Parts: sequence; C-alpha cells; structure tokens
Amino acid sequence: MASATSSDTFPQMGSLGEVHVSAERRLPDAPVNPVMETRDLNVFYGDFHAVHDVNLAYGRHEITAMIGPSGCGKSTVLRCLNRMNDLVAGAHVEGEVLYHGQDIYQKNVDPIAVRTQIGMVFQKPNPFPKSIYDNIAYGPRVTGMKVDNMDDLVEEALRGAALWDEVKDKLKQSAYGLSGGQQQRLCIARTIATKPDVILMDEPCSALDPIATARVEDLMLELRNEYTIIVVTHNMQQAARVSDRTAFFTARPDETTGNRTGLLVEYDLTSTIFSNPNDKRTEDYISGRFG
Ligand SMILES: Nc1ncnc2c1ncn2[C@@H]1O[C@H](COP(=O)(O)OP(=O)(O)OP(=O)(O)O)[C@@H](O)[C@H]1O
Repeated sequence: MASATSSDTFPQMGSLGEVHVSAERRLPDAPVNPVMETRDLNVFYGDFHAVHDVNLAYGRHEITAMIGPSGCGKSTVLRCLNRMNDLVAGAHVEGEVLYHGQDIYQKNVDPIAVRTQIGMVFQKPNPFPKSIYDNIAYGPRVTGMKVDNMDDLVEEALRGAALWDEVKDKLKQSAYGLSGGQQQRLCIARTIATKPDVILMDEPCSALDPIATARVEDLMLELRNEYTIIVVTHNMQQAARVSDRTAFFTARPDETTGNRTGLLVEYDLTSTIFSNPNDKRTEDYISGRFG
C-alpha cells in the first residue's frame, strides 16, 4: 500500500484542488498494538441514535484524523474516547472503548483518571481566568501529581507547546492577554502538563487564523513523537497535512424517522483516503462534491 512522502501530491477534483500529504513516514496498513480502539461503539442522546457501530483503532505515536460532514458524529466519538460524554445529560454509550486493551467504560474505571491519561483540547481556546503559570500548574495540582519543581514543569509544558519563548517574561500575567493562537497553544501546554498518553483535539484550529493554524499544525507533528493524537477536523487540507490515518464518517437517515445516524464509512492511511479511497462516499466528500 502507498505510504506518504513529503513529495506526495494527490490531484483531486472539485473545489479542493490538490491535496498534499506532508507526513514523511512509512506505516503498516493498520495500527499495530493500537493505543485505543472502539468496538461496536454506539452512542445515543436520549432516544436519538447518534452513532452506529464504530470500529476504529488508533495507532501509537500516530495522528488520526476524523473527518466528515456536520452531524456525522465525529465529536461524539471523540468525546467517548475520554468519557467526556459522561458529562452530557442523556448521553448513553454502548460497545467498548479500549485503552491499552482495557474498557474505559467498565464500572471500576475512574473517569477523572481516564481524562488525565487521555487529555482534550477544544475547538475554542478555553484558558482559565488565571495567570499563564497557574493555567499550567492547575492540572498537576488538582490531580495530586507528584511534582519536584513546578517551575520546571511549567517551563517544560510551555516549551513542549512551542510557547515558552513568547511568554517566559510574563508568566504571572493573565492568560486572557494572549492572542487566540497563543491561548490554544497554552491549552495544549495545559493538557501536556499532566503528562497524558493521548491527546484528543476537537477542531483545534477552527477559531484560529492561518498563521496560528500553521503553528498548531507544526506543533501537532512535533507532539506526535511523544503522544498519540486524535483530531476531529472540518478542514480536509489539515487532515491531509498532519494525519497519518484518516477515518471518514457520514450520516445516514433512518427510513422511518428521518433521523440521521453517524457511521464510519472508511478508515485507512491518509495517503490512501486522499488518493485512492475505497468508497464512493469518501471520494465524493474529499473531492468536494458533497458535504
Ligand atoms: N448533547 C447533545 N444532545 C443531543 N444531541 C446531540 C448532542 N450532541 C450532539 N448531538 C447530535 O448528535 C449528532 C452528532 O453530533 P456531533 O456533534 O458528534 O457531530 P459532528 O460530526 O462532530 O458535527 P460537527 O462537525 O457539526 O461538529 C448530531 O445529530 C447532533 O445534533
């Protein structure tokens, strides 16, 4: 199967123009020993069946992108991966979500511990109304993490999020004084401060301008060396630029109720999804003919 190289270019029809896949990596066709897996994942909001039978594996030190039209359940699936749906009234999850082989929905699993291992960065930067320093120190403090030197940990997290040089002289100032792109990198720093294994990102660049977006994308590629990243994005160019594998979802209307249930159409190496998808629905979507 084709692997992505920096020079790969996939001519696409429609409004997308050419899609460039930037990751220069040779990967197996399917993740070996995946960090996370969903098995027959179904999600309901009350009676509404939002997501149907999603089976997906997320590879270690890989970036997996989840793409698809609005309402196909990408964010719902993402939120299942660290039990954020527990916080949504009426949400109900069936099937399994495995983290290193253990189902995180089992009764004896503490969702707070899950979210420490599997952190999340949201669409809109959401720093706390605190100083830059305290935004980073907050997680380690509340989770009771053993920290030898908090100053060092704050610096390490800010360096890890490529923000240190910009903020090192104003650590005690409010995080609200940062630009949107800096705030998003601060949120990434806040996430990595608690030393997670997996970082979930829900459209992390949709509120950012193109320059700030490029910085976050570069950061994602750096973070991939240490973390496993799973990202929901509407931006197909972004999926093509940063991800190793892509999962394409769509929504299928129920014949009687008309309700649209999300399902996984296709999952493969990003280079394959964007150059030679298996399913016509994927091809129509990535070529801009649908969605
Ligand atoms: N808290 C909720 N309560 C009820 N229904 C919800 C809730 N959150 C999402 N849904 C519904 O579940 C379906 C999937 O939504 P979800 O946000 O996961 O899709 P998405 O693919 O991420 O969409 P988008 O790209 O627009 O963010 C949609 O029909 C949505 O209206």
